[in-house]
Amino acid sequence: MIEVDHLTRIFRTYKKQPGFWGGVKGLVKREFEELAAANDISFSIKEGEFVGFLGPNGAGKTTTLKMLAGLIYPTSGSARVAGFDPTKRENAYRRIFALVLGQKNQLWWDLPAIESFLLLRHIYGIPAEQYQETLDELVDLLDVRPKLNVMVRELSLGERMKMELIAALLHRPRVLFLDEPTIGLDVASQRAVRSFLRAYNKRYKVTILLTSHYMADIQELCDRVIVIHKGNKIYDGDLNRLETGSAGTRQKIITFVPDLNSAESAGRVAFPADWQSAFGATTRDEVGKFHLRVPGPRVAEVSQEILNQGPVADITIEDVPLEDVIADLFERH
Ligand SMILES: Nc1ncnc2c1ncn2[C@@H]1O[C@H](COP(=O)(O)OP(=O)(O)OP(=O)(O)O)[C@@H](O)[C@H]1O
Repeated sequence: MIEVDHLTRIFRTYKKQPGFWGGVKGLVKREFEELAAANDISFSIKEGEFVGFLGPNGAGKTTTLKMLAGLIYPTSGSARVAGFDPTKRENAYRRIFALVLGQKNQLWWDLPAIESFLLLRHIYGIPAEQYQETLDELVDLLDVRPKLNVMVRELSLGERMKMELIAALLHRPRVLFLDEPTIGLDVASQRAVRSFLRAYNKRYKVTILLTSHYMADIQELCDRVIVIHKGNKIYDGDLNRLETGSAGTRQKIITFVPDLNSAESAGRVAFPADWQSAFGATTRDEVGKFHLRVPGPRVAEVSQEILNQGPVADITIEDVPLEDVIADLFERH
């Protein structure tokens, strides 16, 4: 459904020197800086896949999505979405995809959302019956019926985002580019948007490329992730494989708090320094908790060893957060 072939976008920006004289100098001699926001990116996505598109701020995610939506042109390389070349901006292509930018509005601020929906109905030429059926379904799935006639500027961020999603889906696109659709939403709204997207993807086999800085979005929705860093693709594959690494075992974090007040530990002069010598890679945070990263199969043995070292007030075992797995990946690149 999506074929991206060596897609590159170079931005050339004028480097203005500071101050008034800097501005005057710029009139005579301009210095430019070139930045490859997307550099030789290739991937392909099958129909119905729900793929996470990850990268730190400025990695080039939005630039890539904008190229796929035909909003900006690539410097080199090409893309095809459902057989269309996005740079041609054909109407037939506009009818089959939608781009949702969590940070931008497509709805009119001073109108109720329903008015914007009606306008979109005319823009896309959606037959009245199909429009009503789609609208009813989306409104019920997102639970926003009582808010349809409220001015968009009076909606909460979560309600507005739900309306933006409805606006994007009214014409039943086959491909959906979502750029941080849950940004700034509270936990309950994030969950609502996530479960909506999951159900929608399953029901209609819509192909979705999603960027989000919330790893919960990615973990709940995407089996596959593409990671980019400074414009370059650095990972493309199963989320699971990313989390387990090449060793194939998920790392765990054991967090424990030595019980300094217990009678048993009272006589230990080096306590808690001997904890550190026993587990070299342990880090200790500001509240005195020790954190230890170990491969999954060694968790039982290491936990036992911790308990053997001395009394423990608390101990927990968790997966390494996806944020940390990805931060490690960026560090390696
Ligand atoms: N129109 C533009 N002109 C010049 N530079 C640009 C332009 N648009 C984006 N950039 C630069 O390209 C790089 C990639 O930006 P992009 O918005 O694609 O990043 P992103 O991965 O979406 O980041 P974020 O997670 O912060 O949204 C950034 O360094 C940005 O400053």
